[in-house]
Amino acid sequence: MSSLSPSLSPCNFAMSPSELTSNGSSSGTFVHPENGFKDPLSSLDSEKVMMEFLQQSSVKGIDDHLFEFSEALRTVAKALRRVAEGKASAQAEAAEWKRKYELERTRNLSKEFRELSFGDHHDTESDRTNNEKFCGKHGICSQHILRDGEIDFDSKVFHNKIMRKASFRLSWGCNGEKNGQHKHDIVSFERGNITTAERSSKQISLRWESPPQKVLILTKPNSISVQVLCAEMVRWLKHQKNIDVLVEPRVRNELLLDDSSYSFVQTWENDEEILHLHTKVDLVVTLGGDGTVLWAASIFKGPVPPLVPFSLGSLGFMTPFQSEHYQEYLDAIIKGPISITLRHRLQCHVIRDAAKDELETEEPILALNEVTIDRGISSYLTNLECYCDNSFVTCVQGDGLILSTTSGSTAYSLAAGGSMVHPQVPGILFTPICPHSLSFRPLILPENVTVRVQVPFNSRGHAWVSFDGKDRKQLAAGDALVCSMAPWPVPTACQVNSTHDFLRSIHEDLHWNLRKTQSFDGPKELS
Ligand SMILES: NC(=O)c1ccc[n+]([C@@H]2O[C@H](COP(=O)([O-])OP(=O)(O)OC[C@H]3O[C@@H](n4cnc5c(N)ncnc54)[C@H](O)[C@@H]3O)[C@@H](O)[C@H]2O)c1
Ligand SMILES: Nc1ncnc2c1ncn2[C@@H]1O[C@H](COP(=O)(O)OP(=O)(O)OP(=O)(O)O)[C@@H](O)[C@H]1O
Repeated sequence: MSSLSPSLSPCNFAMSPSELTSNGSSSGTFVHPENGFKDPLSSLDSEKVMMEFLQQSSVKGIDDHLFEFSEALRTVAKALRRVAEGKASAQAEAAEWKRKYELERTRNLSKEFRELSFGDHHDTESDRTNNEKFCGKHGICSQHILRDGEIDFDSKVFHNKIMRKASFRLSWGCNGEKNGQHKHDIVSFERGNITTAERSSKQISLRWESPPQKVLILTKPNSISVQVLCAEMVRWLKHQKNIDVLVEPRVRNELLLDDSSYSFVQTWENDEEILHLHTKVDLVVTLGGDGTVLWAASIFKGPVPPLVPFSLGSLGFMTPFQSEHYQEYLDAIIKGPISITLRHRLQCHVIRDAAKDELETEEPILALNEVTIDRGISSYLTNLECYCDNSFVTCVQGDGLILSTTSGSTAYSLAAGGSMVHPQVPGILFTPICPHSLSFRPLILPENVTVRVQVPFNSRGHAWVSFDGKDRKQLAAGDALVCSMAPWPVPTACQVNSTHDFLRSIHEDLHWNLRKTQSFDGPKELS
């Protein structure tokens, strides 16, 4: 139905033109065709007139919508009669009722809503296509019609009618498939209320589906104690556990130099083989300090097998296993399950002369702790323009900038004033080194961003970039470094769990917040 027929009798009712709409849209204003209505509040005949109107309506077989409308009018008429009988409160009720009716009617006139509210809507193929178009692959759409406030008036107009919050959809801003991997939080979406349910920072547990068969042992060089332990561990793994052992060529030579019976130990001959190590190795064991864990991570340019770091260094933030108990630990790890910390890495590209149209990018470099851009041997302040997802962040003028993972937050970034961050918190730390500005405080950016650091053409000197303290490269004016989170984390085995191991390391290695407790004697509060 689009409008009231001019043949209908003029009726006496109290809707001002602005209170009713004429044609099912929320924009028009209802004006009776003959403009002949009286002030209904002054008339006792209004209900009678309404009845006539309804009779005519039903004779003409108007649709649901008009029926509802006429029902509404009947209720208005009732209210008006009560007004006429001098009940002042009824006047207020009528006004409130009309307001609610107007609101409800405007909402319900949308065809889509009407279908949904009467439960006769079924997802069509085109609905589904539209949903997908809107939400994208990673979108979440409202599953529920919201029944937040059913109104129960004495008229059946509101039967099965519902007040709704506006429906909406959530979708992830993915620039291409690659970024989909950053979707960690599962967002639950019931009745229009957004809550997060599953989180990435839960303790991860690794369970073997078949027993590990090959272990790679990586050792800190130039240490007799490490060499001795390595020889012992190789024998134990082979003869007690029947596990194949792989070591670096240097280590195999050292073993064979001592004892020719170590010929069963395997190694590789060229760099090409290193690229495929992750396909052969089930477990990596490191014997050394944090530097050896960084070394192990640097060997794997892609996926990394689970890593078991034994502590043989002065500090051991990432090495929770004591070497004296290696058999006990390895026994438990080979059996599984293992608690794992997924340590994220930064993936960095150096772009030479970024202003050129054809960009020459070098091989990506992965960093487990951090990438540092500093002034190197130059005595000038660095001048680094920083962008986050193409938005200007700031210009670093000082000794340099550290872009750190949360695993690296206890290393150089901490020394430069950055916060310590639990390794499972997803993020990139943006920490200046000796900034020549009092207001330059460290930042933590979300893990999904891409950070670009550029040496401007008007820079007085060159900058230098290094990755986990190694592989130094010069950045000339116009060169840039682009950094984002790599898709291949380093899964390190926990001694207890991620949080316990992190807290242990900041207590035992850093002596964090160690202070003598105040004695009981001394000044006391008066009670
Ligand atoms: N001023 C500083 O604190 C400073 C300066 C340069 C480099 N570093 C750190 O040294 C790292 C390279 O380590 P390396 O062993 O090859 O060099 P290294 O032998 O010079 O040792 C650096 C020290 O940093 C510690 N360390 C490394 N990673 C750590 C981490 N994630 N948390 C806490 N401590 C950590 C090591 O245990 C070691 O004591 C770099 O990634 C950088 O973070 C720190
Ligand atoms: N297999 C390896 N081959 C070459 N270099 C290595 C190897 N393992 C470790 N390194 C390097 O040796 C250095 C020292 O290693 P690491 O930090 O493990 O020992 P550490 O200095 O005794 O420990 P800590 O740093 O806790 O005092 C680091 O710079 C690291 O990169």
